Amino acid sequence: MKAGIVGATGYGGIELFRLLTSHSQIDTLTLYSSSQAGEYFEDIYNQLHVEGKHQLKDLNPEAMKKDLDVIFLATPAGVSSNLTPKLVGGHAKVIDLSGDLRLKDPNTYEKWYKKEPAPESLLDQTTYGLPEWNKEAIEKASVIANPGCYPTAALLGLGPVVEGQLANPASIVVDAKSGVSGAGKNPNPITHFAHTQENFQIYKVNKHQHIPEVEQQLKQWNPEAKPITFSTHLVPMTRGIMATIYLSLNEDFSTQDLLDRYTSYYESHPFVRVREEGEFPCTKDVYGSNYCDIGLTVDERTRRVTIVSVIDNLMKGAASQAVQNMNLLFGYEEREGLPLLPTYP
Ligand SMILES: NC(=O)C1=CN([C@@H]2O[C@H](COP(=O)(O)OP(=O)(O)OC[C@H]3O[C@@H](n4cnc5c(N)ncnc54)[C@H](OP(=O)(O)O)[C@@H]3O)[C@@H](O)[C@H]2O)C=CC1
Ligand SMILES: CC(=O)N[C@@H](CCC(=O)OP(=O)(O)O)C(=O)O
Repeated sequence: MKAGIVGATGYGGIELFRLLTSHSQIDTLTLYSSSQAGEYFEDIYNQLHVEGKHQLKDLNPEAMKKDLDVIFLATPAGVSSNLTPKLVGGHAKVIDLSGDLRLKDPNTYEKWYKKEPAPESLLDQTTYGLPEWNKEAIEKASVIANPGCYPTAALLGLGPVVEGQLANPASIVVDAKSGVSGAGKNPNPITHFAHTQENFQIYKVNKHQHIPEVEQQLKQWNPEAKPITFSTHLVPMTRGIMATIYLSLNEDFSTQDLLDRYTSYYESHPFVRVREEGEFPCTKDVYGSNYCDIGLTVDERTRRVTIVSVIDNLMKGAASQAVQNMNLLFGYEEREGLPLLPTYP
């Protein structure tokens, strides 16, 4: 199979390169760059040189949609909304890692991303690629919107309790923290080492672009879903997201009752691991892997549940989830090409 990566020189693109070069079904990998075409990927990232070299190509949508089987877009917001319309309607399937195609309502996109939305017809034909909840639609799709990093952690943690209508929809609070690679490869004053190291900061308070993405999926699960409180923090580490979720339950469930529901739902989903009572995951448990690890407990005094969900933002939050989606799109084994063990320590 022939795959292409647009934005290959960015953090998400590099992880895609790492995964796709060892994927048994990929014969040819073409890398595209808007700023470094002509250069060799392995000359920029010497540590990624195995055999042969990949020359970065200029984008040529007409040829790409004809010659490639799958195209990954690992580009900043605002690129895919323009580019994807030129890539669809041919042979290639498209998997977009940016936020451009995730929100079904173009006005919502414009409001939260402050950018021109993608054409509505494209949004209509795009499938939200959260494999644990949308597998059948993904298998039939031609354009996939890969979920955002925070939404992946939050939604996998919320799914069983919201879809099961067990939570008071107005009570949901998501308190999320991310490593700095979530902000991409270009540093800015907020992500600069001197500012981030030994620091802990909240950002985009009540304005984060992932809020409508989470709410859109919650509404799918429960039409009574309400706006959520969703806070994001930058942690002085390279990778990892921890979403700590608080909500009130409608009924008296014990921790074990809820864990049984989570375990039973995720039993057939190899990349979600639910901890036993009293155990909570940390970000190193999933480092470099496609896992989402979940732990939870019910506070019998407050009747609130605390759910902890961790992922690697560049993996399950971006590149490896995109490869999981590719596996489903093309009928490969869901785990093909994905590391089955995290990197530790
Ligand atoms: N980092 C993360 O943890 C996550 C990121 N995402 C999303 O995935 C996408 C990629 O993120 P990430 O890899 O971190 O970002 P980076 O900033 O690290 O890389 C983005 C790449 O996109 C390319 N690019 C920039 N402008 C353009 C353009 N106008 N046209 C085509 N290509 C362009 C650049 O490569 P070149 O100059 O070579 O073209 C750049 O290397 C973003 O939309 C991000 O929000 C989603 C989930 C998690
Ligand atoms: C740490 C950090 O800055 N993370 C980024 C994640 C951006 C991202 O993944 O954006 P889209 O999913 O919308 O493309 C942020 O919070 O904006």
